[in-house]
Amino acid sequence: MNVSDLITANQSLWQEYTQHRFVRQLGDGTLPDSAFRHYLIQDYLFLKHFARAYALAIYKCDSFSAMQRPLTALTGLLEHETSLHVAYCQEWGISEQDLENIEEDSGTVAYTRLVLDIGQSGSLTELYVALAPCALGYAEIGAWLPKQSFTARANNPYIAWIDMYAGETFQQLAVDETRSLDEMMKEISADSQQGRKLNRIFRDATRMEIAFWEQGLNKQ
Ligand SMILES: Cc1ncc(C[n+]2csc(CCO)c2C)c(N)n1
Repeated sequence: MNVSDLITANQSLWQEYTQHRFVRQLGDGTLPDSAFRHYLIQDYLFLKHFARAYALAIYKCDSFSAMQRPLTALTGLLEHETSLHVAYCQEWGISEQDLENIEEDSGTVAYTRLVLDIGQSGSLTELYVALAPCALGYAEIGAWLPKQSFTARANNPYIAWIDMYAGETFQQLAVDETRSLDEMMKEISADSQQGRKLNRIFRDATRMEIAFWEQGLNKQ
């Protein structure tokens, strides 16, 4: 099986995630300020737990060469994404101090702890599948939004966010992630016990991404 099988098997949920109302409102610029702020603040905590999940992936590797991939993702997250996120939050009037005093919302707890639990109790492949909807979904959103007629560039406060995920660096990251996950899953049949488990994990993580958008919208 491969990444494309996972997406196809969960097509309607996948579309609900990548074409969510939150995403469309980022595109046309009508997303309420309060919804985006709540999303940004919670995403800071999300990134922190994702860094822990990459650290767990390093721990689960049995060779130096396998450790390289989660290590690159972890350093990318610590050295680039987190500082970009802090700088971006500052533009929205959210200070680093504010970020350190956040109360974690239930959707953030559910998603991040689900991933960490799969990582602790499952295989390295299962952990990567739990992490996959994050990068693959955002890459799809980044590629999809600029092509939609409702997406506005002028006077859109969210254009920097869209450009970041539409950019070459991010798109390439998703291509690399797909390639390596395809390689890890190539011997697994989709209708084997292991294949069904991977599908369940991908589906659950995708549901958590939808809940993360909803969590933002519920704060307006
Ligand atoms: C809820 C939520 N889901 C996905 C991302 C996107 N994202 C977070 S880390 C990362 C790349 C891994 O190094 C990506 C694509 C997000 N920011 N928030």
